[in-house]
Amino acid sequence: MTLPTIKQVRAYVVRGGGADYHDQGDGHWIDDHIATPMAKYPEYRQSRQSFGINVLGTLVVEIEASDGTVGFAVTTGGEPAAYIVEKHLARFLEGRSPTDYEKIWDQMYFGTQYYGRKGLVVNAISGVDLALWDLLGKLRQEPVYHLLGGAVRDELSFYATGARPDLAKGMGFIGGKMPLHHGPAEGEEGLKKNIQELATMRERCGDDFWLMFDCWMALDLNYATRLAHKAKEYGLKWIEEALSPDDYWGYAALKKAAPAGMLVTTGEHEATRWGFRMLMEMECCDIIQPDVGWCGGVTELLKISAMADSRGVMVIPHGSSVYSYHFVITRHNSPFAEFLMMAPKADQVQPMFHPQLLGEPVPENGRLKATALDKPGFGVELNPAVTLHRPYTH
Ligand SMILES: C[C@H](O)[C@H](O)CC(=O)C(=O)O
Ligand SMILES: [Mg+2]
Repeated sequence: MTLPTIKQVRAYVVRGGGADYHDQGDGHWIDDHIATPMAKYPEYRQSRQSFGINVLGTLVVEIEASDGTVGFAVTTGGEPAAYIVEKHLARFLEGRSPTDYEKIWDQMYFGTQYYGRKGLVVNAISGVDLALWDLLGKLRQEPVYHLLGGAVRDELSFYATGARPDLAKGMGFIGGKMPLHHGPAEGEEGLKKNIQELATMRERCGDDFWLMFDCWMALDLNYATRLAHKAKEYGLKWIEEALSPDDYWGYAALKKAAPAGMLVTTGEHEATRWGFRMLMEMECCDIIQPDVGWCGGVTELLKISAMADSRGVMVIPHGSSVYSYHFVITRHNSPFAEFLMMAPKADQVQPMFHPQLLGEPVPENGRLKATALDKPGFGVELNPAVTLHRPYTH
């Protein structure tokens, strides 16, 4: 069957939440004194927005086929990523068949390798790749998860990330991942406060509910090891992204030093098969957490996931909304998914990429049926109420 070819690739920028989920208003739990690598500077300790965590905004990629069908995707990347998509990546798609995603990915990656490889450029590549899969699904009138091999279970189950695991438990989630609030610069007092927060949540949630700490790259090996051992008493299930993503040696040491039974997780700021190969070959962690919109898109995630499967490593994508759901439902080594609680007080379920997508599915009672994904492509539309800005053309 011959599909229409790709006519045009367009890149837009949107502000306010959505795929740049750190771009929230005042008083949101996600910007309330969370430990970061910048917290050693007192002036950047209280708010992540103060050092620019939301500086990029959302990148929207649209790919229009010659029959007028449009696939799209959102990721973090904003204006600089829009430039890369319009001025550099578009050439590898226009006039081609959307079925050629392997060759297109290869050309996008190696065509930008001299200034790319990770970070913003791979976010841009991921956005294009996801828009391509959305287009392919729409042209074939199939959900992306069918194109990835079909569901291996009937439903997804979710843990929640947010400041209120106790409320998440009441909403049916299988666990709650809390932001760590105090880093090494806040000394022993901060460490005690971290453990006290965990103890309080353990008390409220009972023994069987999963509790995890998200450390957002803020710690050093010594602090992370001490935190893990003190948290053992309160049944911490995993310690996430404790160190810099570049410190593969530190992660390998942390995995060895962590208490028996506590998992070490990382990878949300890692990219491509080569980055994840390093994490796995160096035995840095028990779970890898690629963000589908940052790691290279679905085309690359399939390779990362196959590598992880062969090593008995779980793949639990970071955030990623529908891009994660369509992937996780198809993989045996992705037994559950993350749901980021984007309500400002983490007290209700709100679509993860709100307000940018229409039809974005959300868990009910901590679960989502595979059939909820049964729409062409990723099954969502761009919300026409959000203002798109196209800063560059080609
Ligand atoms: C809560 C974390 O600091 C971050 O905002 C989100 C994250 O790392 C995760 O969902 O994982
Ligand atoms: Mg995280």
